[in-house]
Amino acid sequence: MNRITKKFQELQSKNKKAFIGYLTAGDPNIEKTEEFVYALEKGGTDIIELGIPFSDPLADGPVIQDAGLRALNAGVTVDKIMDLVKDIRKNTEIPLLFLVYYNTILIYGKEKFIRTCEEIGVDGLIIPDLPLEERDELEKIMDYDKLCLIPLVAPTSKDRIRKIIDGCNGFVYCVSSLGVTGGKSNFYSDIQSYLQDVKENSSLPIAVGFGISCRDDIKRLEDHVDGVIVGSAIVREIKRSKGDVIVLKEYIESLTK
Ligand SMILES: O=P(O)(O)OC[C@@H](O)[C@@H](O)c1c[nH]c2ccccc12
Repeated sequence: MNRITKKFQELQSKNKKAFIGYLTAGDPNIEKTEEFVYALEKGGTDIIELGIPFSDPLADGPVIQDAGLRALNAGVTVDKIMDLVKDIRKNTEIPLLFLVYYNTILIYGKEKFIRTCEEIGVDGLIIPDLPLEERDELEKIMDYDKLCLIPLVAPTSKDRIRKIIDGCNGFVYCVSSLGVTGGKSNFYSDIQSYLQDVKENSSLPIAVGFGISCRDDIKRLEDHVDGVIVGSAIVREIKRSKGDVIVLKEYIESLTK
């Protein structure tokens, strides 16, 4: 069974919610990212989302855009990120996701990208700009026991929710608010009924992300979902503390405990 599915089952049996933490791979460099992964895990993160920096990151807000630029300037490449995952897999079985733009996959080669992810132990992909038509093709070449395709739904998805989720697995990523990542907890006003709607349309666990940056935000949302996703707040904290892993671990604890 896929590590993501297994993790959600494990947490659900203990009546717990998943804490999903995002890191931009290569910010400020690849070696540091490896240390951050372990710090996130020690702090109580259940699933890690690694962002692959891309020059035209249309859904990223300023904090994650800047992190991507720092990583690109430090010379990160997809191959280096694949090597990073190989190293991480020597030390932990924590579920790992890539947040990756479709262009990156096309440039690397679709088949090669998927096979490499499966081989090295990446557990899922979130592809924010994946057109629905292209998705069928990816689904065909992905082995869902190894690699999940995580669908993204937004408050505007409405009648299309079922169609978007259909054929995906792992969990459903529910975008909490409109716009880019890193907003200031100005969640979609009718968020509860929106999340309820997604739940009713899916047999997969659901997780909510975008604009979650403190314990209060998490408390407000966690009763309605199986997991929460925090990105910009973590990336910001890493920059603020100049990459101090002990500070990072404690920061994650303040969100998870
Ligand atoms: O940064 P926030 O507001 O905490 O949201 C999570 C988000 O950063 C992460 O999941 C993410 C980074 N880049 C993305 C692009 C699209 C969707 C999601 C993402």
